[in-house]
Amino acid sequence: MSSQASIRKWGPHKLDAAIEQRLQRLAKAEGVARIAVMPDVHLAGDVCNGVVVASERLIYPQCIGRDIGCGYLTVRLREQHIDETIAARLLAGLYRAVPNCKRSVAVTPEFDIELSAAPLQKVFSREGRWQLGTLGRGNHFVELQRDQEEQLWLLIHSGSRAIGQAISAFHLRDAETDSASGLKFLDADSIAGEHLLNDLQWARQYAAANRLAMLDAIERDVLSKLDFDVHRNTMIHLDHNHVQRESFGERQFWVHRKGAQRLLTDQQSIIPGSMGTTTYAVAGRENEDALNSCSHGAGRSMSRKEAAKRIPSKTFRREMNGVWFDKRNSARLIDEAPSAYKNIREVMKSQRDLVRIVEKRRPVLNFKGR
Ligand SMILES: Nc1nc2c(ncn2[C@@H]2O[C@H](COP(=O)(O)O)[C@@H](O)[C@H]2O)c(=O)[nH]1
Ligand SMILES: [Mn+2]
Repeated sequence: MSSQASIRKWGPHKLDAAIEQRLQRLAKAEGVARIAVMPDVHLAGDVCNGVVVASERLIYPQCIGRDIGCGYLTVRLREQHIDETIAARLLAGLYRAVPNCKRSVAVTPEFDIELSAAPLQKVFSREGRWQLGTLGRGNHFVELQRDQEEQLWLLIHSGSRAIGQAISAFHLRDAETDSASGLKFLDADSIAGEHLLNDLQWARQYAAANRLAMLDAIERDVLSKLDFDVHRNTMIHLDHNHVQRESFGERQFWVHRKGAQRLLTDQQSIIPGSMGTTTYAVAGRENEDALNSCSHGAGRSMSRKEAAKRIPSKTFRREMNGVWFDKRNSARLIDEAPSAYKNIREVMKSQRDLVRIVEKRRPVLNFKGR
């Protein structure tokens, strides 16, 4: 018997009909008790991005997204000075240190758990070992930013690459279909559910190791050559696509986050706007109505296809004024233009009861690979 889950929403705008329809469908899914909609919500397949879903015992892989463990790593740098020549050297160095797809050396990380199935281990050997330390495409990025005191920060955004997607697809094949919502689920207390949870945890570890491997390579091959120091004690490292068991008073839920961050009171993280707008350093307010969550960005205001069609290159260039990036990629980056995202100031205003703003950072140099 399914019942209707409660939906709480944070956001500046009236949501469009397609988003509302997906939220209503999700609210009917068996075992889903509560839904919190973040102000960066936008369409992304069967379940929107920017949504937090609490269930009693069923795990819904589509409520996590395919890029399991995708997240942010930010760390403060001490630098000499960035002028045009240094910026060009930084970009050229990033191309060498951070491949998009595969590295020329394979790495086998040591995790405390193993993948549950031979086909996944095969994907790991074939791709995962070669992709550790790679950025991926789309809106994965490496960025240098300046805070309000002109201190420089590095921000890395990436996830679990091909192996994360393989894990998601593999377990969706075994999942049951919920008749009310059409979404796929596995019971956390079944053997298949245990395997899913194991592999999701593995993918989060892989994604975190991936970001750290990029940081190591950037420090070794790019920053140290330019006399930039990395202050590792300032590191904030948090993911936004996951499921985990969390307590709310007497109750315990499986909390799925697809593009949302869990922030407890005063816990720090960041909320980036886009490659041309402000990133906010924030501290959590542990708002239980929002399942202790906040947005993970501004969220798209238009699809990639729409953005590529509607945003003139002149607009993109104007929006990127003052930010170094590889201009040879301009045409390809139109779908990542700042105006393809919601207004981050409005998004921040509408989540004042979820996070406190600590400081603002502006983009200085953006790297989105080729
Ligand atoms: N500072 C930057 N922020 C960016 C960039 N590209 C996207 N974004 C923001 O980050 C989130 C990431 O969303 P996800 O669903 O892919 O995890 C997105 O909503 C934007 O607000 C960038 O190049 N620099
Ligand atoms: Mn992400």
